[in-house]
Amino acid sequence: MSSQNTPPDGPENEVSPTTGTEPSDSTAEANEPVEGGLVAEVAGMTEKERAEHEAEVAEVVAPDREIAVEVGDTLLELRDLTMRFGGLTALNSVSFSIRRGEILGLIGPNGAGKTTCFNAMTGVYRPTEGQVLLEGKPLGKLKRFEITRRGIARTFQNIRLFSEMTALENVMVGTDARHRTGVVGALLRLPRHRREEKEGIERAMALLEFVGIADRAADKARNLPYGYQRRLEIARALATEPKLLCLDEPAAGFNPAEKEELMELIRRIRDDGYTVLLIEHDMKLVMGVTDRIVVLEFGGKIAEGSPAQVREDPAVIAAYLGVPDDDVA
Ligand SMILES: Nc1ncnc2c1ncn2[C@@H]1O[C@H](COP(=O)(O)OP(=O)(O)OP(=O)(O)O)[C@@H](O)[C@H]1O
Repeated sequence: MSSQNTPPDGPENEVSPTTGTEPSDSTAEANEPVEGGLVAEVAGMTEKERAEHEAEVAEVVAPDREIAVEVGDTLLELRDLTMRFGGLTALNSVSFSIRRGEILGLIGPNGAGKTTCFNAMTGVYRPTEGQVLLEGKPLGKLKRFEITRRGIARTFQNIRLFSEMTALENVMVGTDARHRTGVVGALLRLPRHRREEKEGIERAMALLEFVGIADRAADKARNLPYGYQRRLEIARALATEPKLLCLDEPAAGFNPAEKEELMELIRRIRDDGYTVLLIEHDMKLVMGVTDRIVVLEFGGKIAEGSPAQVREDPAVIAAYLGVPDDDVA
């Protein structure tokens, strides 16, 4: 195997998958009260106050993201992307586009090449052939943290969190990716660093509230229930202010009620102005939440279209023939 084809980083919880940075020492003790300007006592609010509060949270969650393309224009393009591992062709000249403001589903039977697509887009693998373009510019040989800075964030099939850090700190790792103060500025605690730090805490708290887990902000990630950990991963990815959010099987291990809540969250993320690429095995969820779907089989694209078109496509039906309903992506 060449160095280009190395698998994702080894031990989890060591290097931030979103920023590529080393985890810093945990400074806040678990269960210590956390201060965040936006996290108010929602319970005692009137309906009007609550609506205002939610609008304020949404504004912090989705700041001005300097996206060069208009809603509906191509945000990301995969052009003839091929990925080979030795003799195995995991992706074979795959091309498709993601439009700004849409939720695009990427589905296909096990081993079809979905995660390889994510890995090739986010710099984990370097494509053997072909290109990935973000806002028309090739990602080329950019490293993972550089791709994060350019605006692609992702979550992983197997949750990757800094388990000894609090939920808030995990999200702040994501916000750190956007900071402009250098190490010297941080060490000297220059005003800009202090301002960024304060903004980082406020934004991280708003994100935790947005994904519905602000009540556990001070808990260590490892002590959070599974569903909370999945939501925390999403909050951390959003903290990098991505133009494109890639979710790799976010509903894995969820019960039907949790899947419903996740669908609602994904819609809210899109409504906040993000673009979402979703790999998911649960067909009901994929059909219910996506605007368009791309279908892979054996590393090649076999269909693309609206959920209704894809559901009726003979090639897709053939690819899934005999696969139980719950296990079809
Ligand atoms: N690092 C690697 N080295 C060798 N082969 C790999 C590597 N990564 C993926 N593959 C192979 O590439 C093919 C596509 O795998 P990939 O994980 O992208 O499929 P997938 O559609 O995401 O599947 P699943 O739904 O099971 O997660 C598989 O045959 C897999 O074994």
